[in-house]
Amino acid sequence: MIFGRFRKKQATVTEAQVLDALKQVIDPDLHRDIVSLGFIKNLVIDGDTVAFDVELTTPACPVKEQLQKQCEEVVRALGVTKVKVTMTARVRNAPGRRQIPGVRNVIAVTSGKGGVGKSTVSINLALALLRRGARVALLDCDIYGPSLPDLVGFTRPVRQLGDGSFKPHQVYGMNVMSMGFLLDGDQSATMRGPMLHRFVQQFLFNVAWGDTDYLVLDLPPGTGDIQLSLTQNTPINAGIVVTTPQKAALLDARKGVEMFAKVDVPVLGFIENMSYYLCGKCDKEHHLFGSGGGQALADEYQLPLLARLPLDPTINDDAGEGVPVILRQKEGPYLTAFGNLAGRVAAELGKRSVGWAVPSPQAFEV
Ligand SMILES: Nc1ncnc2c1ncn2[C@@H]1O[C@H](COP(=O)(O)OP(=O)(O)OP(=O)(O)O)[C@@H](O)[C@H]1O
Repeated sequence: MIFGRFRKKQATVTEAQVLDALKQVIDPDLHRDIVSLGFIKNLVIDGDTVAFDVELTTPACPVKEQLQKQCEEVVRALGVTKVKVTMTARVRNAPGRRQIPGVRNVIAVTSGKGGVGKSTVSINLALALLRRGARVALLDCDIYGPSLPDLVGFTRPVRQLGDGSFKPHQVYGMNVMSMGFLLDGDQSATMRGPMLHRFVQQFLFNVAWGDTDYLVLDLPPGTGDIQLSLTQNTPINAGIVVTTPQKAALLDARKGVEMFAKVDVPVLGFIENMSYYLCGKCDKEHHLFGSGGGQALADEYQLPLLARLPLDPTINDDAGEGVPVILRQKEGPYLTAFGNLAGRVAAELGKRSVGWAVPSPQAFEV
């Protein structure tokens, strides 16, 4: 009698019926159904309750809620009253070059031209991915003018652990590392190309990054030998090129794409920063530096224009020093643009990762 209480209730549907119904749910990025993509895990049918996990390729999936709702609907249509869908994610490792322990995806941000907002984009993109539920880290690779210390508001040196690796700083929930946390100004000024290369390599492979879905690399400005050797020897699986609408920036952005092409780094797309100013009075976009350049560039290379980011005069507010702009704002075009950008980047990487191996937990021990 007692055992009877623990017995599973009579199932109202079969596993095959549930999976068949779920085949109607198509991932809009991958254009395939979520069953054949292998996303359905831990399916349990108990009486009138059906529970399962949907394991996506990224926790930052922009259509997570939409997919969850569709899963619930198609299973309910079978006459099931209680449907429990748990959305999970396992980011897969990009195959190829030597992996950084613990890191599944490396996104490199370049600009060609200096001062176009590459570092601002890098940190806000990293934070936007974090907000969408991913584990994120950020490395400022600029040895001559590291900007991360200013962006986070401190220069405290990082600690070295017993095994010689560096322990990154934890800021706003993500691991961050910069040459500025290690070198004083004089040291960096005397560093030459090969030395710099060794340094960056050490940072990448000798940092206790921990379990990281996305490592964002803020590359040094320019597309010379230093940048080339850095990208060549680093396991980057997506490059992003930041530009502004000015002609000179657009020309240099081309060099950014060509640099990535030389070292076989797939380019995810362009970001046009300082694209327009959204006037609070007339609610119209004003194109202070010209318009359409980013889109024309994207068309030329047949790559997506991932985002057009507005000019935001509050970015350099003294009051906000050390606090990246998307953490300071509750709403606004900049925040929305970064939310969308993070979703797009995660979706693109997720799309490419179908078929990549899901890493074993041991792969993340650092
Ligand atoms: N969308 C924006 N609106 C207003 N100011 C911006 C915007 N993006 C960046 N800035 C400002 O422009 C300046 C340059 O930005 P940032 O340091 O991010 O550029 P960078 O390309 O990384 O520069 P560097 O060549 O020094 O590495 C900074 O003062 C930054 O606050």
